[in-house]
Amino acid sequence: MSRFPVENIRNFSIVAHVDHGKSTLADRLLELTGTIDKTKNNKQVLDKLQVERERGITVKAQTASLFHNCEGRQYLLNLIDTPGHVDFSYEVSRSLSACQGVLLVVDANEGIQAQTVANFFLAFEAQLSVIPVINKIDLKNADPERVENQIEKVFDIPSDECIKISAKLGTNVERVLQAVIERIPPPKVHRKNPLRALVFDSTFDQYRGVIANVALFDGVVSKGDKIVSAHTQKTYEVNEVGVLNPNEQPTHKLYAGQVGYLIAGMKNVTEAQIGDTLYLHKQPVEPLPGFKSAKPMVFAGMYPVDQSEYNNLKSAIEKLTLNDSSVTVHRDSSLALGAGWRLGFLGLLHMEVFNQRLELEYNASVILTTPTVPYKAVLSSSKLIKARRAVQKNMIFIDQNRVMLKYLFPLNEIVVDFYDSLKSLSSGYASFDYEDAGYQTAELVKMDILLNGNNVEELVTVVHKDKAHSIGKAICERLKDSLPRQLFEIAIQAAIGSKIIARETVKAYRKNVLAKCYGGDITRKMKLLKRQAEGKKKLRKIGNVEVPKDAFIKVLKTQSSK
Ligand SMILES: Nc1nc2c(ncn2[C@@H]2O[C@H](COP(=O)(O)OP(=O)(O)OP(=O)(O)O)[C@@H](O)[C@H]2O)c(=O)[nH]1
Repeated sequence: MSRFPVENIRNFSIVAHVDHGKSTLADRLLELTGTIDKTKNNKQVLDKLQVERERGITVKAQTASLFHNCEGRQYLLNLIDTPGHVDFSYEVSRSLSACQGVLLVVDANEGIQAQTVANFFLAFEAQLSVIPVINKIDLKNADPERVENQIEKVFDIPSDECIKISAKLGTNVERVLQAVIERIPPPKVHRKNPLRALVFDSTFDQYRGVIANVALFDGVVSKGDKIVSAHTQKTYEVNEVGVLNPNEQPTHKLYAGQVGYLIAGMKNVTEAQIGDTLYLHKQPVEPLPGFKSAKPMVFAGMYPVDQSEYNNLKSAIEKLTLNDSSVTVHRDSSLALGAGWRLGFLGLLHMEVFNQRLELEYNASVILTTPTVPYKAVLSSSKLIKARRAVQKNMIFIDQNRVMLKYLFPLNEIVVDFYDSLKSLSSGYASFDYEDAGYQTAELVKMDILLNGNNVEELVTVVHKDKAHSIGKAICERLKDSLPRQLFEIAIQAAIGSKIIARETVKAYRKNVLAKCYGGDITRKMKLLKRQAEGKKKLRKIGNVEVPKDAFIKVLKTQSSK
């Protein structure tokens, strides 16, 4: 690695709106630099997670070091591919801390979209060089000139700086590499200073423990070095350092300006904090600023399907949250579901992806409950709490295009659907943040969901009185669609106290008990049908209705859409 002086290093990230072609461009860059062989099978090579391949989206930023020869000089280009969906923008902002520039990919047909703007501002605020790349020029409806003008108008980047490419066909991709070398500055670092490395991401490997992705701001780290975590003050010995090419390739050393991975015997997942600074033993340094923690928007309870699986699930969640530190975890317990956790996610897609990763990567089977928020209830004889609606607090015009509005909102009105609705209503341009304003009294009711008269505790929700009917109805309808039919009829009811406010019925399977009666005696047929009806009545009393896990998720979505 010493062959690469700082001036021959470029650290950059690819950012874009979802599906504009980041991962495809990354594939071409890997091929062009000989990092991977050129075959027809190279599709989103950096999307390594099974969940990413199944859904065709990037959820986790990935790093790859590319070695590139240009005009007789060997360059080391560190590329970070980032997710596009708004739920994962936290991954993007973290990745940018290890970069000096970004490729801002824009679809030549769709033009600038919400995440294009959001990502541009993340890069702009971090003072990174921005190279606009107009992709998919091979599409029939592509209009690169229109997109060029948009870029000039919205981002104030001269249109002649745009590079027009087709990542799919490989057209002009070599010009992107050229621009990375010419327009992105090398990192500003000092190799002679003592080691200062930023942990900007980390993953957990079952056999090797924590693998930390590091960007070296100062100094050198070698295999065998003793290093200290600024966060925990614990000392470790470096077992392995290397670069991701795109798979791990050990090197003996990493130098300031380089980006790679480091394994140092961290076994406990809490030891590897993202944003932590690592330094050499007995050579303490000023820690790097780290990252602002992500703000979860959707909270849900998570329980093992079987309580004997509690410990396995606990360690799976710990390992996965190391991989995805934006999830918040608190212990929780439920009478019906036993011991579990209350998790906070950045959005619904994030929650589903986390759940799917637990299943795919850790073979865990979990129950996810409807999201809830904490309430303080004053119980009076009427059980009623006074209502309070969103109140506007102030409005500030930031500039000609942006306005900042402040409201006082009941938390349950914003926790699930507000962010998504706001984003879709404003085509993603509006952003939203909130802070706790304390408890307020409100007209809330506790709504129970009954299956054949039995209360399903996991579906108990606290809702506003005026919305109870529509939410109750929607939950019953969703449950009706997702509950498997049984031998007996299932009555699904939403109730407030003893008052039923909505009802649906799942019809029973009907076995044709008359199948063997050819023609013949009507009284015998009546007898058989009567016996069947009695049997079902009995079953209905003793039969337990199992609620499958995806039914919980569907109900959760019902609430969010109301
Ligand atoms: N016609 C055409 N299609 C392209 C081009 N580049 C990418 N695509 C297609 O666009 C789709 C999205 O590409 P990806 O590379 O997965 O996009 P992404 O930006 O990484 O998506 P996320 O990671 O989910 O944000 C895929 O079906 C690609 O095959 C291109 O130059 N031309």
